[in-house]
Amino acid sequence: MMHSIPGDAPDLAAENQQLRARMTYMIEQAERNHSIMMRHQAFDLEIVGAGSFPELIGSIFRSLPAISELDSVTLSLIDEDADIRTVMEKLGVDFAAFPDLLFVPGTAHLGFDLGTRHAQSPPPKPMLGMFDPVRHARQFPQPARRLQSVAIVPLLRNKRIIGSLNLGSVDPARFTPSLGTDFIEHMASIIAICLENVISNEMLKYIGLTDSLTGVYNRRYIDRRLLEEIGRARRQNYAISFMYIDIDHFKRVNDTVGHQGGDEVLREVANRIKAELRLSDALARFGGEEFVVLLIDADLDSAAFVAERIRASIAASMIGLAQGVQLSITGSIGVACLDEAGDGPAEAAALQLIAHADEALYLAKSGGRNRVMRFTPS
Ligand SMILES: Nc1nc2c(ncn2[C@@H]2O[C@H](COP(=O)(O)OP(=O)(O)OP(=O)(O)O)[C@@H](O)[C@H]2O)c(=O)[nH]1
Repeated sequence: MMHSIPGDAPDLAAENQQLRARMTYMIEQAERNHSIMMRHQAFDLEIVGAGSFPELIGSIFRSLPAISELDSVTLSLIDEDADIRTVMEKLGVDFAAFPDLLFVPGTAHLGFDLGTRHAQSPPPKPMLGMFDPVRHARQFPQPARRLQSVAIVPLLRNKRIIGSLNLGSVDPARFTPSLGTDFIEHMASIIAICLENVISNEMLKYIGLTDSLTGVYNRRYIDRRLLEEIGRARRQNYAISFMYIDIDHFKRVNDTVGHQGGDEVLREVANRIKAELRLSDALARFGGEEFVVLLIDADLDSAAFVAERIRASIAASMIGLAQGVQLSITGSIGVACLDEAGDGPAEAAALQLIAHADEALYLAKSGGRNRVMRFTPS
């Protein structure tokens, strides 16, 4: 039998309804948090799996604003001597595609209040608060319209600051100084690990493709690039040319000024060659005193013209060495052009192009050195 207590029933019903509403709200919140967590987990997996610097940066700028409902996301990276930027550019990263990637020369440019820091100082904490167009101009050079609150989160690797992740929202209550920062610190720590990882991988890639003495590319790079360029030249129907440059009587140089002096000559010759080339051309040292140049969209005539400029520049003025000696240097150059639109394997075409330039170089040497010779099929 049911006992009804008149008067209490409406209270109970109201309480019940209140509890139900609260429950629904909590379930909704839990579902929302779960979905945020899942999106962040997917984001973590995406950035951990990024295979290159542009892939990682692209993922951060594409996915983070969406999953975290942010209106501005930028990244400041410390790049003291512009090494990161230079290497990435050499590896073909197009920075124009990442206007929100900012390079700064040092920690002081990140905007954290670092005071007098020493090795034991705790790492700086994220700075949360109202957006100030003047104070935050460096972090948000192109802020979203009506940006209201921001979080400047340090990117730390082993307590070392490598940059900052800069988050902005049009919601003034999104980032307030009283807000807990565990979540964004966690996110920043994963981003920092991924960044350090791809940057060192790209640096290794770069070191593996360059010649440590002169800083120009090495044979591995040219072998790889030549195959790519032969494919492209055939598809787009333009000519590519190849140049073999060999310093004359280099053995004598080493014998007179020593190996170190010889190394200085190699560096200077590399610089002189580089100065005559276009950005799209690739210069490499093939070992010893031999350099090669791959010229894109250049027929035999234009390649021979550039070769003549290089020859003249090497011979033009004496090279001054650290030991105070001045040396007169000349070089011999062989030039060849890729046979028009062949369709055999690119590997065979590459080997043939190199061999033809080498043959032309031999003619230049046997013809008296300090000259340019072209390969012409006999
Ligand atoms: N300093 C220096 N010398 C090198 C390096 N690699 C190779 N060599 C030297 O380059 C010289 C190459 O000499 P050769 O190939 O005989 O030719 P060359 O004396 O230049 O004479 P031609 O090419 O016939 O004009 C050798 O003495 C090598 O020891 C290097 O990395 N640094």
